[in-house]
Amino acid sequence: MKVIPAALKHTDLLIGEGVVKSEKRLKDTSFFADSAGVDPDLVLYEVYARTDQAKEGELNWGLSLLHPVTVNGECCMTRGHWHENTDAAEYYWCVGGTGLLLLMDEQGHAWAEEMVPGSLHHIPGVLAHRLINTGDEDLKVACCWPTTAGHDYARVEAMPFPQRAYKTEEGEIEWK
Ligand SMILES: O=P(O)(O)OC[C@H]1O[C@](O)(CO)[C@@H](O)[C@@H]1O
Repeated sequence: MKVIPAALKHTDLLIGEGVVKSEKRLKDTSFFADSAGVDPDLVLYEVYARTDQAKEGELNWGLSLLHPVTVNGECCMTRGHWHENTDAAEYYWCVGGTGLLLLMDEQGHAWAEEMVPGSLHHIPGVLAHRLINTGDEDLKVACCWPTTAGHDYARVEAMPFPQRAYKTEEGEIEWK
């Protein structure tokens, strides 16, 4: 029997064959309500992903890591998107930290699922999705989605998520 090491590994991060890291700083975003006076170089989140298996039927795997920072009170969150292919679902698996998975249907109705270490979230292709870190440590979410899904950001810009999560000085979450 030939035994070989696994090509990918979750350590604190995701490492291994084909993994590419991308980083989102405040200056790369336009989806926070008010970023005035906040350091434009503030790192909001990082994505470590293997997305090089282009063949139909293949899967991407990633780790999104959102820092416990706020932007004038607004919780750190991903840009959020629909899939271009609305038949393509996705799984999110919270591996660390606490937060919310904000979901929105095609009519603009939104709700959130609690994310805690171990929680597993199935996202049907017809729902827009955004991660929000509501905790005091990094929110780490492993993600698996079809290579044919694509990201549709324009659709979220045309119909934004209707509510935003803010953290009060007492650490409470308020929706506005
Ligand atoms: O692209 P967004 O909406 O900022 O989300 C961050 C990442 O999370 C994923 O859903 C999984 O890593 C990617 O598709 C996406 O790049």
